[in-house]
Amino acid sequence: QRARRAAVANLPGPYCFPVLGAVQLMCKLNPKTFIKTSHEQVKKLGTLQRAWVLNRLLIVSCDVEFNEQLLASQEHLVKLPAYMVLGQWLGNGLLLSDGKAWHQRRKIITPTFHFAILEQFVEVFDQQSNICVQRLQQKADGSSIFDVYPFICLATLDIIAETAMGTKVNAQMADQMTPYVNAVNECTALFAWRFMSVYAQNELLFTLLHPLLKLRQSKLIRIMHEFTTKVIEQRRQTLEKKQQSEDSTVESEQVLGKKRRMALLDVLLQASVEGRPLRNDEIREEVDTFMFEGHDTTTSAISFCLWQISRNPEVQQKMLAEILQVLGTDRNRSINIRDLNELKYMECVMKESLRMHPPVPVLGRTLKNDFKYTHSTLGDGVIPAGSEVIMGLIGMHHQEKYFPEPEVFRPDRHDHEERTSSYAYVPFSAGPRNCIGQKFAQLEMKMLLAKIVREFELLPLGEPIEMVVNIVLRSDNGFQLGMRRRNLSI
Ligand code: HEM
Repeated sequence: QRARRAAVANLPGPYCFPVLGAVQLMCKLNPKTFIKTSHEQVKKLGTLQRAWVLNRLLIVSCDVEFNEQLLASQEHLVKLPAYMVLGQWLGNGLLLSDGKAWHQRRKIITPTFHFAILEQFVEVFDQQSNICVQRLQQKADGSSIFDVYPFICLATLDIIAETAMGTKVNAQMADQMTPYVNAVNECTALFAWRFMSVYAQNELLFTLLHPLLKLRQSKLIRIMHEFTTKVIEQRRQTLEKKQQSEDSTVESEQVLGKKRRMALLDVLLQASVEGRPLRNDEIREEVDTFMFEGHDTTTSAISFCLWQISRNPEVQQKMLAEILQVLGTDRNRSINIRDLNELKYMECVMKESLRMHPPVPVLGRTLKNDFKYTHSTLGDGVIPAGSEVIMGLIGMHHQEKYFPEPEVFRPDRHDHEERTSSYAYVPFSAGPRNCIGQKFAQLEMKMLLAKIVREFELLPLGEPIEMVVNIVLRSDNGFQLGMRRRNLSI
């Protein structure tokens, strides 16, 4: 303990009581105060700090130099214990695993996001975005104030289910939530609460203090696991039938329907580790990970972006001009990946929204070995093994040094990116554990934004957003705005 204290003596930090540590700060932190309190701490003590909580050494950093070295490292890839609240659902999937298991899976999964596969997914984005636009019509009277989040949430759920599993869950069309869709939504909300609660992160304390919630959690996880297992089994059988067929083209058309799209699951079914195919439970972990990572994150990203567009009419006008120029006014023409790649101004708008409101606002690593860093002002140092490092992406994105007037929504700043360090802007993280679904997410965002902005004028109605950290960043009072249908013939 003494050696650990000495190692970080060069770093500033809040007052730490003997034995207990920085309890006064911990008591202040909750999902709603997290952003404000962290911001105040940075102002007071700087971008790199240490804090003790009991015998845990926490390093809290929104220091670009420091985070760059840690994120780029091939050695420090183990996640924080807090992530393990998701363990029962996601198992050893890509988000939570480390070591050899993570390396093997990452190698297998990387090709699933290949351009040719993404190109097919864009068809799903297109169809599901049409449904989303249809559902939004009911609100587009020019005066109603509503929260756009639930609409986007169901659209992204439909998209991720169809692309990850090759199965439609029809979340947008159903009058009632299916048990699976309901379980995904309820479980992510439950995990969000546990993630931010110091005691409920611990499985034992959670079980002892909230036995009914624990039972509910187990039931929801069982529903989700049963659903994904069934989909995987069916898909495996279909694939085996296809492989047995002599005339694969004719046969596959009969078995799978005329137009068969590859799902992320298919790539996993055909993959092998050390000469053996992946087992169903291993595949399930990855499919569940996509369902979690690819749903809440994109919902928040799109909702924040729509809210910002509604509050910045000149940005909206510029976006609309580009959309009409690239996509035209024909609602029946499907939008493809090449169209989306041409929406350059929209890219700047998305980037600016992801800068101000990164859906994953903080990341964490547990150091298994000492981490040596160099720093231009703090000098060289070592963070001892066993420390937990919390990297504030949102804190980096709001630094005046890299983003002048950081609280102003200004998409043009991404026109010519001239930042000294590209690590100052990392909404998808960076380095070996960066987001594997980045390209997927960007295309999905573009499709939904393009269709919504082309169809509706977004109006600045309702209350401002109030950022809250629930694993992903959300708004506590929703994403309130208004909509008015555009006259596209003009
Ligand atoms: C705007 C949307 C998204 C954002 C902002 C985002 C952001 C991130 C970030 C910051 C990480 C690093 C997490 C960490 O180190 O703890 C991550 C990891 C990951 N993301 Fe995303 N993500 C998005 C969408 C997606 C989508 C659509 C998918 C899948 C279809 C996906 C799959 C994953 C996976 C599997 C990992 C773990 C990668 C690994 O550890 O090797 N993400 N994401």
